[in-house]
Amino acid sequence: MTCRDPSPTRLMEDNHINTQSHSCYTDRPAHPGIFPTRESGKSAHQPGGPSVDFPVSVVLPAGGTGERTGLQTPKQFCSFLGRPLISYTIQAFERVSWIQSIVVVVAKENMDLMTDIVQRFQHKKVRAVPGGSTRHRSICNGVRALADGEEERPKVVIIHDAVRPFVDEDLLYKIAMAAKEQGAAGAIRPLVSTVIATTSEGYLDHSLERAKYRASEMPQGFTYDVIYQAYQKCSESDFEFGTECLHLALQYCGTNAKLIQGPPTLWKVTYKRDLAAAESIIKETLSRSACVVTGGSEQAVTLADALQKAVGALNVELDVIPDLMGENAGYLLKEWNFIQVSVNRSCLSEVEAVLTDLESGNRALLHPLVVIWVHLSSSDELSVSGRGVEPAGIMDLASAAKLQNILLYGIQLGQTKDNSSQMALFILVEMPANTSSVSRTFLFCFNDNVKNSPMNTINI
Ligand SMILES: Nc1ccn([C@@H]2O[C@H](COP(=O)(O)OP(=O)(O)OP(=O)(O)O)[C@@H](O)[C@H]2O)c(=O)n1
Ligand SMILES: O=C(CO)[C@H](O)[C@H](O)COP(=O)(O)O
Repeated sequence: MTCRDPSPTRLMEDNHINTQSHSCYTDRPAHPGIFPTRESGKSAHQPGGPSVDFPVSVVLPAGGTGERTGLQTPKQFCSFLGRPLISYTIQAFERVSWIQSIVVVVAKENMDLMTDIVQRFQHKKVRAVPGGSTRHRSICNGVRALADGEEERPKVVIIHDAVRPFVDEDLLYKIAMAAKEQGAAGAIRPLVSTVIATTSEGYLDHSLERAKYRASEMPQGFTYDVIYQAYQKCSESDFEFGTECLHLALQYCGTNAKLIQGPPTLWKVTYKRDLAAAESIIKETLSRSACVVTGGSEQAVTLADALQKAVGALNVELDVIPDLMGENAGYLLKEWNFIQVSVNRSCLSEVEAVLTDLESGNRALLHPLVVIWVHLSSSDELSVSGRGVEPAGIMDLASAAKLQNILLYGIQLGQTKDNSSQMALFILVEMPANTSSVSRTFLFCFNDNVKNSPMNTINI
């Protein structure tokens, strides 16, 4: 993470949260069970399934100073892997096809910075407007700006704190549909602590029955008319001290919001430690899939099959393709990790071609990409130089790729003479200097005949 302050301590591995899995939607407290929870295993919005046939726009309040982090840089502008937090949040909305536009509300002094972020990270649906002195004032500015935009006035407005970067399409879909139906809808989470009321002298007055209450989170959705009217009618005190848009809809429009339980990853980055948590989730997400390019050779396909079996037990997806030509070129856009398996002597040209494609597509603009070149060499090849292909070539390539934010690693696997089916790891060429900024795990499954060691995990 990059801010004008020392980095927070990295979180322990077991604090990592799986942003894809929704198995935690229904964690405690469940009693007394009056709150709806997510139906297990069912996705409301399957790709190709029901879509949204009314205009939906988004307001992302990002006009705060992030006082509670204790950092100089407002948290929404702190960078992870070279990209500010706000850009991750924007991307989460931008990739949802049925969202027509996004208004980001920022403090006047940060308008230029925001414009620069929109350009640098090629955000397409975004417009920045100036914020207000409180969160409600900022949101209100955003809602009003939606009426002045060039696009169709939205039927539904989704409001989401810019500092909650992990929101998925499934939940957005449910919020949008419920908001259209009901006038307002919001995400909730079970409380982790009991809420108590204190006396003015600092003693316990009473405590609330935790199971009856929920934490109100974001996103929240409203029909445009409801949220617009709520802000038209609310008091100065609401603007100054209020923290809940759903409350304004209820108080000023008589709209009872539909409540929908969301995943734990909806939490708001509030303290410095939350920035560390966000960073580790971002990094973990990058590691969960890879594409193996086999070149079509029998040996490479065998290796890829073994890899695929091995990753089956892990939460990793592995696509195996012969090349990146034609329709397979789409993998260049989809994946962040490539394993290029080569068997012939002039194999560097294959990995060079992958690098050229990735570079020309500006693919490593947002995150570093990892490319692992695996050279399967024969015993003949090894016997000539003793080491197989000269490492200098791959090191030169890796140095050039590093400048483009692509981390290239080289691994050479050779068949030993005493056991023709056994493979051994010979060299690991070039560890790029900024390796520590990305933590990715790749699993290499060597031939099953390798004694006592059918699998080896390489942590990068
Ligand atoms: N005048 C404000 C204050 C807050 N926000 C935004 O509202 C969201 C949630 O608010 P919060 O977590 O309280 O952010 P800050 O106000 O920046 O944090 P702090 O209270 O610690 O200063 C953030 O995206 C924040 O940028 C805003 O748009 N305008
Ligand atoms: O959860 C929320 C609304 O339900 C808001 O994110 C929360 O109220 C913002 O409050 P604060 O600005 O004090 O962090």
